[in-house]
Amino acid sequence: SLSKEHCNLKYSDILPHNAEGYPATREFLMKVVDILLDFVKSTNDRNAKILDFHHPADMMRLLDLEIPDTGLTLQQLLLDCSTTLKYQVKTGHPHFFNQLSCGLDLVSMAGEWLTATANTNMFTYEIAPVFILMEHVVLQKMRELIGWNGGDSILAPGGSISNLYAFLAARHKMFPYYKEKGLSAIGGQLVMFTSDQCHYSVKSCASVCGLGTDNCVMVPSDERGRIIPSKLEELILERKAKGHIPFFVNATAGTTVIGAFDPIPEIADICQKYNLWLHVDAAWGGGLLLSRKYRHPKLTGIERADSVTWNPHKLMGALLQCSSIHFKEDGLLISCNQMSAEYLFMTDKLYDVRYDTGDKVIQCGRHNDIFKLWLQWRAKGTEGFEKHMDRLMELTEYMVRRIKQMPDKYYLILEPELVNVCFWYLPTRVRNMPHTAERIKILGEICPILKGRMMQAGTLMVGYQPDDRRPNFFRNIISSAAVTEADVDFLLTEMDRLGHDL
Ligand SMILES: O=C(O)c1cc(=O)cc(C(=O)O)o1
Repeated sequence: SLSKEHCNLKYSDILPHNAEGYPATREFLMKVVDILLDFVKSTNDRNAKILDFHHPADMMRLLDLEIPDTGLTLQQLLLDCSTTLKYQVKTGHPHFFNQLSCGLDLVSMAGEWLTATANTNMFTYEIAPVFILMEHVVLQKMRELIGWNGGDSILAPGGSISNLYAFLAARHKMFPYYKEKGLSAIGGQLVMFTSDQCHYSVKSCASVCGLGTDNCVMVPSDERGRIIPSKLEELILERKAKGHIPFFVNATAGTTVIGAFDPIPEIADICQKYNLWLHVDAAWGGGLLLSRKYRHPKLTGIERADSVTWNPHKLMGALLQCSSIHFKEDGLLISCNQMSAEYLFMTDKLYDVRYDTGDKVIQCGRHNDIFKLWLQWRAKGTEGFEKHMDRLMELTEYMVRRIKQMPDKYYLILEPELVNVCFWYLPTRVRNMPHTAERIKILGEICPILKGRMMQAGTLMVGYQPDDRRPNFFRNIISSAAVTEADVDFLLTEMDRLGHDL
């Protein structure tokens, strides 16, 4: 807590309201840092709980969230900070396997602290000169890793918006007059294609951009979750026969649930044949571009795409959020979205206004998501990222080996292509049952119960979900740099401890 002389101070006693307030300001901020460092320490403490679960009504009673009429003391604000983190899920904990984005990279976090302190907007070079140039350098490096020279990119607020920017640029490329004349000027029903395993944000482009989801054709995938190219071509021809206008195909590089990679070369051939835009949603699998060992064949042909989504906040472990969208053709993004607001994007500035990025997107205000990635890349080097990717894949292979050594307790659903390990946990009572539809039904029913026990115990978090081929199953994600083989062993032991009697 704050020193006696400062413990009753309020925000009006610190900078900028009190010009003499630097000592109190410094003490308050250093105390906040202490609270954050305690959280970092317990996030990395395997004996600390990942979460202290309470149902919403109970959680409300534990928290004091009321909005006061008069301001509270700085001391109370410190208490508020501690309480907030006390009930926050530690997504950086070595036993948190729940989402695609997890881990707590501390250099990236330090970058985020600086980002908050700089508190600037990314729409013009004028107020973010260093960060704009960093974006320029980092995004160019990422385009080189995709296999392009030139082109253009930008950071977007998440993979869904990155995919949307690709859709908008594709439509603009094919129908440039749409921008002024609207949908009626297109003179036909646009149709987009994607696999039935793709991220739902692809389908939402169809509703957001006026196609209607009926015109986002979900192409069947094979049993490994990969789009079936012959089906794609069949469905394109079917729509053309109806006089529709196919214009956009999404290939997924790393599907959300099972981590499948669509075969890009075959899809690129079809796009070439019918003059369709090829977008690769590599939000999840893009990180493997950094690994010479794993980039091929999963991402072979990605350089043939017209646009690529790649989220460093996923496999690369940059802090949330950090999502990038890349275009092979330079100039498309600005021509698609430019509105030339003269109060931001004056053309008579003293510097080269091509460095003003705001008019490339539909956002106006854009958060600085680049610094935490740039700083992390400075810390790891490209080779450090490659080691990170290879390590994640190695740990996944270790987990698969361990699961196969316990066929009585775990059933591996399919060999992973990425770090998504999909399996069922087998409680004692089903271990002698044949693996029939009846047993699978039971296994699906226990997932939410076992997950509930994990959260009540606070010792483990592994995600589960159904898909179009089977009821609930566990999907384990290893994308945190904190995870070791011992953590994988803990996961397998802990699930059995919590679930054997289900
Ligand atoms: O960035 C993430 O952590 C993320 C994004 C998703 O769309 C879906 C998931 C997920 O299914 O874990 O994670």
